Amino acid sequence: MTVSTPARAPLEKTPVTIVTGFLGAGKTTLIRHILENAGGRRLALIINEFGDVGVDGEILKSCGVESCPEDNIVELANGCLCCTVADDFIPAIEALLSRPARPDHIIVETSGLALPKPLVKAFDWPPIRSRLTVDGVLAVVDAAAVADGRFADDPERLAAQREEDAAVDHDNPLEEVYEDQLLCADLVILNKADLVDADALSRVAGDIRQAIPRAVKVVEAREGKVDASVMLGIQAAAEDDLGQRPSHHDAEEGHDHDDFDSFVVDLPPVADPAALVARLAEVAAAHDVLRMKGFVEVTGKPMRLLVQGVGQRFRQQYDRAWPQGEPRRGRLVVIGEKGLDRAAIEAALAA
Ligand SMILES: Nc1nc2c(ncn2[C@@H]2O[C@H](COP(=O)(O)OP(=O)(O)OP(=O)(O)O)[C@@H](O)[C@H]2O)c(=O)[nH]1
Repeated sequence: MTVSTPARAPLEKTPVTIVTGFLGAGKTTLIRHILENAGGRRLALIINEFGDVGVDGEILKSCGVESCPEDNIVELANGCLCCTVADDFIPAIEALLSRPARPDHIIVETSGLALPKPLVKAFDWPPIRSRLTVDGVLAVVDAAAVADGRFADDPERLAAQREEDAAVDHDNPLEEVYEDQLLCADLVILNKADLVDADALSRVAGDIRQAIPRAVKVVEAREGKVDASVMLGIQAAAEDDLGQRPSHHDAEEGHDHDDFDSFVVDLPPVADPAALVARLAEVAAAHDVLRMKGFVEVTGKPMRLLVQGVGQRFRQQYDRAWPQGEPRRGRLVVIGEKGLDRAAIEAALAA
């Protein structure tokens, strides 16, 4: 798959693609696909991740593709991009623009809990809009999670909560983040099509189209494999039509991530990775964990094991040798809704 690179005049604005999508939807997988099919474009990446283990940056740096050398990958681990736009994001993008070899296209991976709109707004600031434009906002959706009702209110759970407290607040924080991401999108990538049947897929696609008040294309994908020429070069100039991109947080100055908890668990070396993953899946089910990811040391193996969990669905692979001179340290980021029982999860994983 090749994409032709249009010649660019020196003063032309640099296009930026914002990749949004809930925790574990497949953003990093999709960006990796773009890097491998960049069609001669010189790319730069800004990656913002929740939790400080830096898994996404490691995965993308290990691609080693010519289109995006490691130096062009900037990781912003501090908090959520939507809340640190001025402090972190603007300086990072300024630094990329001042490189001797200016990137042809910049891709921003937001964290799975970030709202994209505050980020798009930053591109409307005069010093930024004169040099950059938001080529498009791509929203990656986990088709299986939506089909399972992950983002809809669970009526039974709500009724049980109401029985305990009649005044219970029924806002669903997952639904809010998911909807905000869809409402800001120029293109929706309905990923993980392999995990659902055709009926469920078309139902989810229909619901997404209904949820967005503009005509937005929805494309199905497996492993983020969408033609790069569909994802890059949309020319949406999203900063010019913020009014068309409603958000649950339009009335607020900022927003916080109090609805979610995240922490890092240290893991001792394991002898049996399959048993570990089975235990992780049990813990994820018992505590309704949204996302787990990190690196694990397997006894006797020179390579580290990359473990990724989205809900109770896990994947693991040896990704590369532990960096020389650094301690081998098994660490997993655990993310869930507020109230996650850290002590119980740590105890279960230490058992
Ligand atoms: N079955 C299936 N799994 C997928 C697909 N795309 C990605 N995955 C897996 O889903 C998990 C999460 O993928 P990522 O690309 O890391 O998702 P992400 O959106 O970057 O995750 P966060 O940055 O943590 O929010 C990984 O284990 C991927 O291998 C797909 O199309 N089908």
